[in-house]
This record gives sequence, C-alpha cells and structure tokens, in this order.
Amino acid sequence: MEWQLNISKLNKFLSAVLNTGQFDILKLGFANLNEDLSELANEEQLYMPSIDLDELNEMSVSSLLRIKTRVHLPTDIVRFYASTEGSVAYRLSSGFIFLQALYEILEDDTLNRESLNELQSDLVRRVTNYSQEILQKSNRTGGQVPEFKSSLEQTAIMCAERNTDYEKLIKPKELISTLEGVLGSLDGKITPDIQPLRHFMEITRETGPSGYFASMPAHIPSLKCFGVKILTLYPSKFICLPITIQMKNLASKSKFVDWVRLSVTGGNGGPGGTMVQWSIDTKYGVPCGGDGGRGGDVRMLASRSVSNLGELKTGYKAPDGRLGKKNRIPGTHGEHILLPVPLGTVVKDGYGNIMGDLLKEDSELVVARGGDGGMGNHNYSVLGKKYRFERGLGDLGENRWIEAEMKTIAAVGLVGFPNAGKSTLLRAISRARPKVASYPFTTLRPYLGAVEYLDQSQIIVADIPGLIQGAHLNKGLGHSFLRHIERCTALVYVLDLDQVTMKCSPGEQLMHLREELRLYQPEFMNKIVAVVANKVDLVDEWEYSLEGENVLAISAENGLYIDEFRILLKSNEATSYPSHSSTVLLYENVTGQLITQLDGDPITNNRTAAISAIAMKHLTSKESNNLVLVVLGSSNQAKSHVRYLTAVKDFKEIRMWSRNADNVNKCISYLQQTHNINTPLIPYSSAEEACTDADVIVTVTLSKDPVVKGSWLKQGAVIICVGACRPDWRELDDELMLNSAIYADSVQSAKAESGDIILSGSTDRIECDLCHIVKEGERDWRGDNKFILFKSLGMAIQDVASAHLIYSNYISK
Ligand SMILES: NC(=O)C1=CN([C@@H]2O[C@H](COP(=O)(O)OP(=O)(O)OC[C@H]3O[C@@H](n4cnc5c(N)ncnc54)[C@H](O)[C@@H]3O)[C@@H](O)[C@H]2O)C=CC1
Ligand SMILES: O=C([O-])C1=[NH+]CCC1
Ligand SMILES: [Mg+2]
Repeated sequence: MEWQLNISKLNKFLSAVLNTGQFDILKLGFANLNEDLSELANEEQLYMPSIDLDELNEMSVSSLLRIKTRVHLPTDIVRFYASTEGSVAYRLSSGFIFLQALYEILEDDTLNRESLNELQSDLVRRVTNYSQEILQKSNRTGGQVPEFKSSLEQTAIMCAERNTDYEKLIKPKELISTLEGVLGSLDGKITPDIQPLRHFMEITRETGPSGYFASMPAHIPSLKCFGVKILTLYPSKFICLPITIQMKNLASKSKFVDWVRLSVTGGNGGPGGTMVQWSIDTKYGVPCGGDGGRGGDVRMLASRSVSNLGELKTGYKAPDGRLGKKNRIPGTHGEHILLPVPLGTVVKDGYGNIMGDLLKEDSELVVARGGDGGMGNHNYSVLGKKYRFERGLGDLGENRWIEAEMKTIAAVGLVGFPNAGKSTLLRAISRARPKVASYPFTTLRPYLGAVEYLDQSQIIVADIPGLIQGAHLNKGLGHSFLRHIERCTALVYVLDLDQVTMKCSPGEQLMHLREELRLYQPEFMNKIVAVVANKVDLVDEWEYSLEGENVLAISAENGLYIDEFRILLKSNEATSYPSHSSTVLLYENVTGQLITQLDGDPITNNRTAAISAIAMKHLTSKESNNLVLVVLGSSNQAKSHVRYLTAVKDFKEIRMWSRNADNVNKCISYLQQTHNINTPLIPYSSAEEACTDADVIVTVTLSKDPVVKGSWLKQGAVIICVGACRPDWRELDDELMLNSAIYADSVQSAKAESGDIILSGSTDRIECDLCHIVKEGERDWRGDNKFILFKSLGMAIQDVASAHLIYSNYISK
C-alpha cells in the first residue's frame, strides 16, 4: 500500500517539533541505526536520502513511509537520521523518535492544536528516556557506543590493523593537496552541521563516566562518502572517565631492602691450551692448543617479578673460563651469573658513578666482566721448538664493589606528612594493603598499588611514606624515601584537613612539603602535581581555599570523591593518557553502508596540521622563505605541525617552547630521528623569547589562558591558533586578537566555539573561512592590521576527506 503524503500535515509536525524548543533540527540525513533502533522500528531498515530540511520533499517522505509498509526500495540498506545538536545518543534517539512521531502523525486524521501540544511533550519525554537508555548502555560498555558496530569484513580488517600504524598511509604532501582540493570544491557551503564543540562540556557531564561526543557528520559529494567522528576530550582533571574495574596488589610481602652494597667479580679467563700435534713431517710437532674460555660476567637482570633487593648476597664471583682444548678448540666459557633485581634499580660503582639504570623488563647490565681467555699455543710461532708451549694465561675477571639502589617506578607518588591518609587513599583506589594506623610512620616503605582501567591501562601509584620537616637533612625516614620520588612522573600532595591531627593549616602543609622536596632536589619542582585535601568529612565546611591551587577535597576513609580522584590520575598529563581520543566512521553515500571505522587520533593529528599548512601557505606571501617558525606546545599537534608546515615552506629555524622543557627535548628528538626534520629545531625556555621576531607562530596547547601576547610579536606575524577549542578558553590575548585580520577554518564554528574570538569581542571581525582563502589565491590578507590570525577548530569534512584518503590508499595497497 502506498501512503498518501500530506505535506501540510508534515509541516505541522515539523513546526510542532521545532516549537518544543528542545530540538534544533539541523539536518536530516543518514545514520547508522543500531539494533535497538531497528528493533523499535519493527526490525525494518529505513531509508531516506540525505536531504536538508528545506529540501524535504514528497518523494523522500513517501519512500520513508513505503518502508514502514514493507515495500522494499532498490537499495536495500536504508537508514534515517534526523539530527539535533547534542550527543550521538541524543541525535540518534531524536532521529528515530521523530520518525515514529512522523509516522503516527501522518496517519492521524484528527491532527489539531491540542494533539500537537501533546505531541510536543510526548516527544521530549520519549527522546529523553531513550537518550538515557542509550547512555546507560554505553556506560556499561565503557563508553563504546553500541550502535557503531559494523559487520563489514573490510572494517574488521582495518580495525584489526588500526594499531599497526596506518599513519604510514598518509603522506603529508598528499593529504595537504587532497584537503586543499576538497576545500576548493566546497563552494562556500561547508556542511550544515559544524558546531559541535560547544557541547563537549555538557555531554561529558551528561553522560558521566563514559563521556563521548559526536562530531559533525559531513557529506562530501566529490568523494561519494560521508562520515562521523566521535571524539572525546579529557581536558581537565575532573572530567569523568571509565573507572577502575580490577586492581592488582603489587605490594610485596617480603622484607623490603631498597639499597645494597656488594662485591662482584667476573670469572677469570681460562688459560690457553699447550697441546702439540705430532706427525712424521715435523720434528717438534705442531702446537694446537685452543684459546682459553672467557670468564663469566656478573650481570644484573631487571625483572618484574622481583620486588626488592633483599635476595641479594654480599658478594658474587662468576665461574672462570676453562683451559683451551686440543685441535685449537677453545676452552668452555665460564657461565654468567644473573642477579634478578626489580625494575628501576640503579647501579653505581664504588666511586658513586652510575653504571646503569635497569628500567625495562629483561634488560641486563654487566657489573663485572669476565676476563678474556688466554691464547692457546697454536697462536704462537711454530718455527722453533722453544715456542711449542708458549700460551696466554687468561685475564683476570673484573672485581669491584657496587651499590644497587631501588627507585620506585610509579607514575604517581602520594606525598604528604605522616598520617595525612596516603595509605588509606592507596587502599581506596587500589588493592594494595598498606598498613594504616593513626600514628606516624606506619608505612616504612613505599607501597605500590596499580589502579586499573577498563581499557587495560594501569597507573602505578606509590604511597611514599611520611615526610617530616627536615627530611631533606635525613630526619625521620629522610633520604631513603625521598629518593623514591625521583622516579615518579607526577606527585599528588596529600593534605590533612583534620583539625586534631594536623600540625599546621593545609596551606602551610603544602608549603612545607614543597620546601622539603625542593631542598632535597630542586628538579622535583618540575614534576606535575595535583593537590588533594583529605578527610573532608571531618570539616564542616570546605573553607580552605588555597590561592592559585586546584585542590580536590576527598575523604579516602569514606570514599568521598574517590572516583574523581581516580579520574584525576587517569586524565593527568603524567599518566600519558591522551587528552583526545576519537573514532572516524566512513559511510558510503548512496547506500549508507558503513565502509570502515578508523582510529581517529592519527587522522586528527595529521589533518589538523595539514589544514594549518594550507592556511599558512596562503597567508604568508609566496616569496617569503627562511622564516622563523615558533611552535608553542610539545605534544601530538606540535609534532604533526612541524612535519606539515615544513612540507610547504622552508624555515630558517623552528623554535619550540612548552611548559615542560623535557617534553620539548623529547619532541625535538622524535622529529629529528623519526621524521628526519633537518631545519634547526631549537628549544626555548620562554615563550616570549621564542616569539620575538618570529614570522609564524603556532599555538597547540591545552591552555585555558593566553600563551601568546600581541605585545611580543612583530608586525606581519602570522598566528595559527589550534588549541583553545572552547568558548571560555584562550591561547591569545586581547591585544593580539584586536590587532589581527582573522580567518578561520569555519567562520560559523569560530563564532560559536573559539574563546579567543568570543571573549575578545571579535565575532564580527572574522574575514572569511579557509575555502575562500584557498579559492582566492594570493592577495594582501593583512590589510591595515598588524597581524594575521588563522583560527582552527576542526571540521568533519577534514576528517572525512582524510579518512577517505587513508581508505583509498589502504585499498590500493
Ligand atoms: N583545531 C583543531 O582542529 C584541533 C585542535 N586540537 C587542539 O590542539 C591542542 C593540542 O592538541 P594535542 O597536541 O593533541 O594535545 P595534548 O593534550 O596531547 O597536548 C597539550 C599540550 O599543551 C600543553 N599545555 C597544556 N596546558 C597548558 C598550559 N596551561 N599552558 C601551556 N601549555 C599547556 C601541554 O604541555 C602539551 O604540550 C589542544 O588544545 C587540542 O584541543 C586538537 C585537535 C584538532
Ligand atoms: O576537530 C577536532 O577533532 C577537535 N577540535 C578541537 C579539539 C578536537
Ligand atoms: Mg601511611
């Protein structure tokens, strides 16, 4: 049966929907319906060609209805999607519910004002309920959105390979020209749906621990595909994440020895053989004694299964090599002695020089080398008989005193005065069972606990026993424990809020803790730090505001805010948990079939840099070469930006700055070693110095406050601003903003999402988007302004075109 479409009813329906104020319908298009949606749709597969609302026509709606009545269309994979702004769940559910309501309303001959009102509230209720259901489900699956499963074999293959670095399928120059081509073909119309970032916060909050975010379905006619990127951003310390599922107790029960001094002696080399082979041709015989065997080494072997140095004896001597054998056969080598030590053991010789650092499982360090074997008599002249028994005796094995010292390798160390509740906290977040009692020094050695997460990652946390004032002078447990802090990437200061037990105010505690660590080793101050105030249950009101500190108040004893603390551990920079993670889904245009699903992270890293490269190429003059490039930030985007920008321009030098000098150095050696970047890469310790006289400045930080000031920059500087992707975040100050000619990848997104643009009052000052820049070619982009700014926020079209390129390269591989 064919349905008669009544356009006026349809319009009534749509206006009813819009009047709810709950739905801001941006587009109708494809979506991949999940099982539940299909179930609700009577296991039908639904079809509706991708259309804009204003293009919604009789044909498309009638084909939609035909499916409801089990009339099959030529394409048998068919989907429906109505989108509102919001999360994936919200979009999909609202899409489906619209469909149902639409279906009902078109059947209903008695449509009037009351029934429309009813419909409005009914819609809101249904969408909300359904969204929640999906969200709960995704919470249970740790954030995996179940609707995005694909049965396609290709997808399975690519998914299986997604960890095998498909980045090699992306060549910077190819990606740049592909994206430039796509931008050039867009004709100003980018995609109707480009304002997703506003919802990062809301959605992560809304969905609780498994916050996810739907980014921007984009449809690219020339590529015959469309796609979606699901992106999660973990920008701050308190955003919810998948939480601990299982924890292991890494604490060991044996007596804990973390420092030993021992004597080690390599085996002596065996003596050379003095055998002589007789024959009738030679009067004295021919010497044929083999060389002596090498003496064995004494070696240390890093092993995860060893927890401390308590098993080591005070001295070891490796076996000697054996006498060389006849027929020039060398003597047997002495066997090496392997001494298993915990990961993180540092070995020093008797003079305190570091011999090695055993950080990796199975790494070995020779601490006393065995002597070489002596030469057998066959090596000596055979001319006269007096040489017949000449031979070497073998070298002596090395002999020395060494010190082995264990330094905890924990990502995070809990530091606080005795009794601040560190052990209780470690118990609360892991299965480690450090002793807890309310007197100082219940903990005499660092306990380790592993906090495990659903994604199989774990964070090792160490309860570092109580510091006291004067610890740096070796008071209390003093140095023996301070050195464990050395290996922690991050520290959590644990402050005591209990008025009865605390010695001084939380602010003073923090000051003293910092001071002790600084006096022991000033470099400790460079560690990434979080501050928690424990025993918040004992204070009536949380009245301590520590100036300039982001303090998380918890109660380890009562489990208050412990989840937040685990999240803090995970989203902390020190834990190397990425701040962004994403998946890109690529669909076939006509059938709506899922073609493939790709790890979105390399796509994000590469395409963002490619877009910046395109912008920079156009915004700097063609002739300009030998420019000075500055990159602020040292993580993923910093790396990709150096690669991509150098692919379109020659720079005289590239200056790199980040808050953490170590990271800058790592970033530089990565670029030089892995990507053979030949342009001089120079680390800077001050952003201002780096920016002075610079031609191009790229900001790729996660900062919420300006990292560049206009007053630092020279006239004509081009700024590529990639971070600060929220309406309340900044990377650039007002002076810079107000003196710049402003461009954006998408004007619409920039107006809605860029804190730099919104808060500096520049929303009406954006000149145009990148498509126009690309099309116009060269002109004076700066005008009367002092600087030129390109604001990048990221667009679906960039992800989809990049995913398409990767996929095509993969297929043709
Ligand atoms: N425009 C776009 O299309 C895209 C923009 N982004 C943005 O680019 C930025 C960098 O991304 P990733 O390298 O993946 O991030 P990341 O989280 O891996 O690295 C962040 C970098 O910023 C630095 N940083 C953090 N807080 C800072 C502060 N307060 N002051 C100075 N530096 C600070 C860190 O030390 C690190 O070097 C982020 O803001 C991200 O949201 C990322 C992807 C796409
Ligand atoms: O487009 C994108 O992927 C992002 N923009 C800002 C953060 C991530
Ligand atoms: Mg303790």
